[in-house]
Amino acid sequence: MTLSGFDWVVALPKGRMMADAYRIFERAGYPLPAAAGERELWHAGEGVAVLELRGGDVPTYVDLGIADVGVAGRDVLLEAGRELYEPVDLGFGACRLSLIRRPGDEGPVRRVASKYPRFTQAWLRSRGLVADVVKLSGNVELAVLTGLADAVVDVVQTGSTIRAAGLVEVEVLARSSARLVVNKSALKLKRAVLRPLIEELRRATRKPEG
Ligand SMILES: Nc1ncnc2c1ncn2[C@@H]1O[C@H](COP(=O)(O)OP(=O)(O)OP(=O)(O)O)[C@@H](O)[C@H]1O
Ligand SMILES: O=P(O)(O)OC[C@H]1O[C@H](OP(=O)(O)OP(=O)(O)O)[C@H](O)[C@@H]1O
Repeated sequence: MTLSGFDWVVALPKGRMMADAYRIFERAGYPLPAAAGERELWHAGEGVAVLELRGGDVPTYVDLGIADVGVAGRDVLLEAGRELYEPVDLGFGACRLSLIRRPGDEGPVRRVASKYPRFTQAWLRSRGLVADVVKLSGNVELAVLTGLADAVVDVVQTGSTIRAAGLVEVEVLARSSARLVVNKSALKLKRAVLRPLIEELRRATRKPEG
């Protein structure tokens, strides 16, 4: 495959944010080609190529310049720690990264499990706390329930997962929503394409007055 023939390349997360991402580009006047088959990894439209990725891989593709722009949750961007231009809050995918414990557990945190180990480590450091951070890949609430860790840092949206597990949200560490991210050199080299795109996405996400 070659991407050099396209005016711009966009990296989209293929999970829960995918449908909203397509919708916002469409509303901005940039309808993206949809996948023809379920296992299609990328697809081409007029002047644009769409890469379908795991959410956590979007910052990597944009930072390394394979994609010019991408859509990623702020939670993912905080974890990735890459230098990306983040010009538009797209307004969907709202959630928070929170510290979760057993009810009544108030002693010092000694071991924290998370899908967000870098973010968790940075937060601990910013508080002057020292604890082991264990990276897990999913269902992290189980880590507290089984005693693997005495706290977890995880995404909370409705709160039903932690409620069902009998756990409590002790503190909100960061708030997240979907962001447009842009490769900094692409912004200069493809200015004529990317500036209007950013402007239209801003307009499309702006809340109506009143
Ligand atoms: N309840 C939730 N659980 C997980 N992520 C959520 C939730 N609510 C909003 N989000 C946002 O959605 C993003 C995940 O969207 P994505 O489209 O990548 O889904 P995914 O494919 O399920 O994720 P992954 O690639 O990690 O499996 C998160 O990074 C977060 O910003
Ligand atoms: O507050 P809530 O609305 O319950 O949402 C939060 C839960 O949703 C996500 O899990 P998901 O079901 O996506 O599975 P995952 O652990 O594989 O990400 C996340 O990791 C939380 O466990």
